[in-house]
Amino acid sequence: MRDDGRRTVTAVGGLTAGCRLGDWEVGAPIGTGGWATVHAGRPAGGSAQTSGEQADVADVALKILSTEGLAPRQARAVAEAARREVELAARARHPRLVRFLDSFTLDRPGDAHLDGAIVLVMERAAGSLRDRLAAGIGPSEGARLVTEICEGLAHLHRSGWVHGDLKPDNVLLMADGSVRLSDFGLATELTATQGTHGYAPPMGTFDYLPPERWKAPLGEHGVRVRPSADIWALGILIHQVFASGATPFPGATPVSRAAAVQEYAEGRTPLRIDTAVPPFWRALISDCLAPTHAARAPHTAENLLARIGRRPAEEGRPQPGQQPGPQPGSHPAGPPPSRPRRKGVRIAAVAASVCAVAVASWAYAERGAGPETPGADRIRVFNEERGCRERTDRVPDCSLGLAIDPHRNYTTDNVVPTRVWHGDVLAVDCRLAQGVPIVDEGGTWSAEWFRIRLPAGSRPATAWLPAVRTKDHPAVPACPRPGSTPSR
Ligand SMILES: Nc1ncnc2c1ncn2[C@@H]1O[C@H](COP(=O)(O)OP(=O)(O)OP(=O)(O)O)[C@@H](O)[C@H]1O
Repeated sequence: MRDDGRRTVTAVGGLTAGCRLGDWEVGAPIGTGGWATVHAGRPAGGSAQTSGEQADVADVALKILSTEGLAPRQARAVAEAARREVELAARARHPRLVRFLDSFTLDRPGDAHLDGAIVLVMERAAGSLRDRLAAGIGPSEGARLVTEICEGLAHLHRSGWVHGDLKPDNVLLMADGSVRLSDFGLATELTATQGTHGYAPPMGTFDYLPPERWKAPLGEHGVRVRPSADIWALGILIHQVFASGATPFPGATPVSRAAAVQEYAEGRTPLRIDTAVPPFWRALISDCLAPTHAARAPHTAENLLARIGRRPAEEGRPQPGQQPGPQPGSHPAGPPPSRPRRKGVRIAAVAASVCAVAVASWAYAERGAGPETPGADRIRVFNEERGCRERTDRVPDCSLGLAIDPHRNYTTDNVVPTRVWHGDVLAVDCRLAQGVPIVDEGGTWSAEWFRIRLPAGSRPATAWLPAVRTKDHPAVPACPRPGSTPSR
């Protein structure tokens, strides 16, 4: 037995079709996620050799979570995610949740990829909601899918769990079209004492995180998570179902869409629901996307399910002769809704802070204003987002913030009004080795910051560029700790 308590088995053969993992024969690969690869599988030697849970399932999916090349902390996070999946599956069984059949840890010295890998065995789906979105889903089919998603979510919440990563990739569709919620690696159990919230690792998928999550403090047990976070994700997902995959928040990248979420949550922009979404669903989406936890809390999965059950029979179907056009809650003059990338990105909370910086759009920094500053070296801004690197029009979505204080969280309330863009050359006068650590959108991590001299007349006169926002290494002196000497 391994110390995670799962059964240890010896894999037979390499991980190719036909090889054996525990009681299961490996089939063709199905897909790869951020943590795992998933293969088709079936009971080794036919279902007659399996028993109990496994006996009636001929087609399974084998989700293999390898810990190869991971730092011990990351490996522990993977093991913890697997433990959560198994625990939730065992305790909150329901026809709308994917059914788990087996789990075990591989013991395979000599095969770095498989040794220590965790294998989760579950019923196999035919695909996911993500696969269906682009082609467009009709109103009645959309209503059925949303109903079944709500059924699964209502059951999870009743059982005291928050899913934590609800998105189209994690809504599996069986061969008969029925829904199974899956991927419980970020699921959180509500605390026994209060039952209102739980604590989760600071991870999630940008496009589905509620506004409050970006500023949630990271405590010893993780970030606080409440069922209303799933309701926000549900609102995005319902919008996608009825708008061919588009989310209501504009932006070319997950980071810029997250910035649009903040703009909306802070009351600077309205919610823009695609005109293709039928009226009943528009109202439901607005409630799910209420900007605060408090405003969202009354809209529980249970209540939403009841509302869906009571909707008028024809609701949501375009009336004959109806022209597409502005409807309540829609703002056609605004930027088009955006279609997220196929695969979501999981980024730690500190990156969320980076993202939040892009929210405000202020005065443009003068390109090249810095180098003329006497006594300063030069540093060029680098934006990890390729889409922004290719643009030269200095759109607000591609702007980056300079921090006021590199020892405070890198969020909108801690950036100067001057924005910078990829390629800007700034005047730098010193380097701080240890500020708040920042992770950029590509996963690069650094606690280093550079002090930037802003153009003459700026207030404050200096600000801080995180080292992850440049590829330069200027030979500048070490900065005094901010506050110890005047910096402006
Ligand atoms: N039971 C299943 N049946 C069929 N396909 C599945 C099943 N479970 C997962 N998949 C598919 O396998 C792929 C990867 O799975 P999954 O998203 O669960 O991995 P992950 O690493 O946890 O992903 P993420 O990065 O979203 O957390 C996805 O395309 C998903 O649709």
